[in-house]
Amino acid sequence: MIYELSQKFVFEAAHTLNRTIDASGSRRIHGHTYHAEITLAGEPESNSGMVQDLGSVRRHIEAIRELLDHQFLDDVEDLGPATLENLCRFIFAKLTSRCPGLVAVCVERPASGDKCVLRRNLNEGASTAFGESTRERSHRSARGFVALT
Ligand SMILES: Nc1nc2c(c(=O)[nH]1)N=C([C@H](O)[C@H](O)COP(=O)(O)OP(=O)(O)OP(=O)(O)O)CN2
Ligand SMILES: [Zn+2]
Repeated sequence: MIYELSQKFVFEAAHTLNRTIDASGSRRIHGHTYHAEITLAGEPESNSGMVQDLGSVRRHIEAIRELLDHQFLDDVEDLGPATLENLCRFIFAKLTSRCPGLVAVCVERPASGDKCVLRRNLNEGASTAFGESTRERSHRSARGFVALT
C-alpha cells in the first residue's frame, strides 16, 4: 500500500507560442489561468502520521508559484517554450529536491480543457532526468517504491 498526497495551486500567466496551426493567435501575447497539482507518494512517518506536512509542501509550492504567477512565461529562465509539457517539467525540476517522494505534476487550463501530467517513470529511471539527488533516490528506494537505477 502506498499513500499519495496532493496539493493544488493556481497561477495566471501570459505567453506566446510558435505553432504550425492557429499560428497568428498563439504568436500574439495572450494569457491563461493554469491549475497545477503536485503529488507525493510515500508512507506516513509513524510519529507525525504524515507522508510530508502539507504546510511545508505549500511553502515550497509558493516559491515556485512566484516564478510563474503574473509572469510573461517566455522570459522565465529554464522554461523553454511555454507549453503545458514544459510547465510540468519546470515545476517537477524545481520541486523534486524539496519534496521527497514527488511522483507527478499536472498542469491544466480548465477554460480550454487542456491538461498535461508528468509522472515519474519508475521503470526507466526518469528520476535522473530531473536532477534528483542520489540521497533522494536512496530515500525513496528505502521506502520501497522505486528500484535504484
Ligand atoms: N501539446 C500542446 N499543445 C498546445 C499547447 C501546449 O501547451 N501543449 N498550448 C497551446 C497554446 O497555449 C494555446 O494558447 C492554446 O491554443 P488554442 O487551444 O488554440 O486556443 P486558446 O486556448 O488560447 O483558446 P482561445 O480562447 O481560442 O484563444 C496550443 N497547443
Ligand atoms: Zn496560450
